[in-house]
Amino acid sequence: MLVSKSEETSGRPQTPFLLKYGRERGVISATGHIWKQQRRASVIILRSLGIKQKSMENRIQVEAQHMVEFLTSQQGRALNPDHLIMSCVTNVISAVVFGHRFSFDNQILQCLAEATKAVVPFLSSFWGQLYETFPWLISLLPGPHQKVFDLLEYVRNYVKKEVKDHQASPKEEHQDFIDLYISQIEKTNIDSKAACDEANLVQVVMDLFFAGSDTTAVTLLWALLYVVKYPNVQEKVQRELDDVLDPNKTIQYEHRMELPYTNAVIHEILRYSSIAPLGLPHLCLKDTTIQGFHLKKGTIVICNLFSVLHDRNIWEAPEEFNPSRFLDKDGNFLMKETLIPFSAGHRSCLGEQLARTELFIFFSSLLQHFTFRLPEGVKTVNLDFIMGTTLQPSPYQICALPRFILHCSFGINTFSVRNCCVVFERTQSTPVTSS
Ligand code: HEM
Repeated sequence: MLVSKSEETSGRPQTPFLLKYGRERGVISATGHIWKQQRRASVIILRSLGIKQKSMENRIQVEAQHMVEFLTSQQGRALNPDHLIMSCVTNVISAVVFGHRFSFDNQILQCLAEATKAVVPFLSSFWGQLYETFPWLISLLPGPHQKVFDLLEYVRNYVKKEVKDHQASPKEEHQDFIDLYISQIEKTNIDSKAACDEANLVQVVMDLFFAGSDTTAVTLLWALLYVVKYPNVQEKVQRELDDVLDPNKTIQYEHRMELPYTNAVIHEILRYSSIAPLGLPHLCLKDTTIQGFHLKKGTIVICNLFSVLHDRNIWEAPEEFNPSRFLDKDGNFLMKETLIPFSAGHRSCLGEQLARTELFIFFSSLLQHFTFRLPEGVKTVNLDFIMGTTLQPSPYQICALPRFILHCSFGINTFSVRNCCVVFERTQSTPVTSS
């Protein structure tokens, strides 16, 4: 349906909250002509940012470096990685759209991350549902929804300020999303129906924050839990990274071609976690028929992506975490078109490429530098999810052990980081007696 009836079901229902959030502009919540224009403009801009000096990839590499530095400074102490990961992925979007990142303790970064953490789950929360049913009444009442609305306005005002700053000091070389969109507005003929204007720019930037940070952060949070739950997977990824990558060189997205097992693990994480189980609601723009059922124009369609990603007819033992399903018999990576965590068709995820690059670079950088373990005294990995717009893991603590510390703890202190890992692996089967 997502593909064969893509055009007919490409609308979005204009619910009270989506109207309040999107004001019929931007990409996520818009419908019809505006959505088409904004989606097209955004795709072109993101593509050009990706191609131009691989600038999006560079932004992710810089952020991965900050993440590694922060974790190294923690020296293996137990921590909840939620805050760090959310800050890093929010910074990637900031760098792509504003052209700069924030330091981890910056107040604006904290507010942007807090807003996403509040707005995304609000859609499926009790107060969110109350607001969808009685918008006028609920907007007058006190309650947690007021905080969500305040954060939404905070983000809108901050984005407006960034747009004004960009307009006030135009750069020779367009470097970020806002620069490129502004140049698009300038090219737009006022009489044409192209809807590139300031109001849409503000909304599209908000869409990239709200759709792009929580989703990627939650996937990475699951990734860390899975490698702790399945230490053999963690070791195998580390061995592959050690064999293929030069530890002194920055990890690039291109490296995935030489890292089939790591790539397979990331794809299994996307399948197994199914973080956006129901995607976003679609709306029928005209009468149509799906599998013999007649749907009238205006019908809301919700696609169960989780059921596709866990379908027994598609995946062998879908309840098992098994990266090998993405490898052929010779160990080469095998893409499966039924893997649709980003949905499919005209409304599929706009940030898929950015998300894939982030997941690969962050995940590989983390496992190259650290071994993840449960804190002392914690015996089990809790894989229960919190139901919501995205499926979140329950808050957890984890230890990121710098791989050279593992080495030192075995009493050998003259090897490089890479060699340390080899020593550590040996000690798991045979005790080390000499270096
Ligand atoms: C692991 C990470 C991500 C996952 C699993 C994911 C998944 C999804 C899903 C399932 C949808 C709904 C598609 C539909 O309506 O059928 C969606 C929409 C969207 N995503 Fe993502 N996403 C991710 C990351 C990102 C990133 C990094 C960005 C941008 C920076 C982004 C931007 C968007 C936008 C703008 C939409 C709305 C598209 C439209 O309405 O036309 N996403 N995403």
